[in-house]
Amino acid sequence: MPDNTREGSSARFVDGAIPAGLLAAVRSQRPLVHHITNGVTINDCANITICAGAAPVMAEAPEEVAGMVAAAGALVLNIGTLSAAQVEAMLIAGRRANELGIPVVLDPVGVGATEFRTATARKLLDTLDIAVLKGNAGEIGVLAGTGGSVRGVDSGGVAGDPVETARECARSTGTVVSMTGAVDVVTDGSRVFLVGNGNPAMDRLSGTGCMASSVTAAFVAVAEDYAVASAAALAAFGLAGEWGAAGARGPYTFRTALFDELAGLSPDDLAGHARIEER
Ligand SMILES: Nc1ncnc2c1ncn2[C@@H]1O[C@H](COP(=O)(O)OP(=O)(O)OP(=O)(O)O)[C@@H](O)[C@H]1O
Ligand SMILES: Cc1ncsc1CCO
Ligand SMILES: [Mg+2]
Repeated sequence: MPDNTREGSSARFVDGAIPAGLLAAVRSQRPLVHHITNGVTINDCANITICAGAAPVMAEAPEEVAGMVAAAGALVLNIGTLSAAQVEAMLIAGRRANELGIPVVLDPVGVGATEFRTATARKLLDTLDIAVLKGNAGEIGVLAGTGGSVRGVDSGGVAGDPVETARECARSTGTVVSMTGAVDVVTDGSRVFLVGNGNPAMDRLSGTGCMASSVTAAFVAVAEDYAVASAAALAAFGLAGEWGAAGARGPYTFRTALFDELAGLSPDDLAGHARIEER
C-alpha cells in the first residue's frame, strides 16, 4: 500500500470471515439489482452481477422504473452516457427506492468533465438518499469540492490526500464513499477501510469501475453496514482481478478471466485472501 494511506495509522485487518459471510449471503439470497446505466458497459454490468451471485435487470423507461425498483434489493444509478430522459428515470426510481428503504448506489461517471454531468450528480445527491457513492479518485475529488481532475471518464487524481478527500466527500454528501484506485478507500466519514486487492490490468479495461458499482450493489443489498459491504465487494472484485490477471495474455483474455474468477470465487477464497484494513 502507498505510504500516503499508511501514514500515522493504527491499521488492523478486517477478519476475512466478514466479507466471506457477505459473499455467501449474496449467493444464497440472489438479490435483484436494478440498473439505470450507460450503454458502453451495460452488458458487462449485467454479467458481473450474475458472477457475483446476484440477478441484474436493466430498465430505464420512466414509465416502468418505479415498478421495477420495487422488486429490487438495490438500485445502481450510473451517469456514464446520460440523457435528460435518463435523469428523469433516475429521479423516479431513486425516490421510490428511498420510500421502500432500498439502497441506492450512485456511480458519477465523468463528473467534472461537463456541466451536465456535474449538475446531474449534484441533483441526484441533493434529491435522493444515496447509500454509496462509488467513483474513481478524480470523480470523488470533484464532488468533495476539494479538487479532482477528470478527462472524459478517466481520473486525473485528487488535489490533496486521498483518504481525507474521501472522508470530506462522505461528510459533505452524507453517503458512504467508495473511491477506487490501486488502493480503494471506503469511508462513512469516520471509519476508513483500505482495500488492497486488485491488479493494474483492471485499469486498462473500460468498465471495471461500472462493474465495481454493480458488485457493490449486490453486496449492499444483503447488508446493513454499507461501508463494510462496499469494502467487501471491492475485495471480492479485486481478488478476481488478481487471479484473472495471472494467466491473461492481454486486456481481452483478462476480461474473460475476470468474470470467470468472480463466478468461481468461494467465500473461503475471500476469507483467506481479502485484504481490507481498517484505520
Ligand atoms: N492500479 C490498480 N491496481 C489494482 N486495482 C486497480 C488499479 N486500478 C484500478 N483498480 C481496480 O479496478 C476497479 C475500477 O477502478 P477504477 O478506479 O479504475 O475505476 P474507473 O476509472 O471508474 O473505471 P472505468 O471508468 O474504466 O469504468 C476497482 O475495483 C479498483 O480497485
Ligand atoms: C468509456 C465510457 N464513456 C462513457 S461511460 C464509459 C464506460 C466506462 O466508464
Ligand atoms: Mg479506470
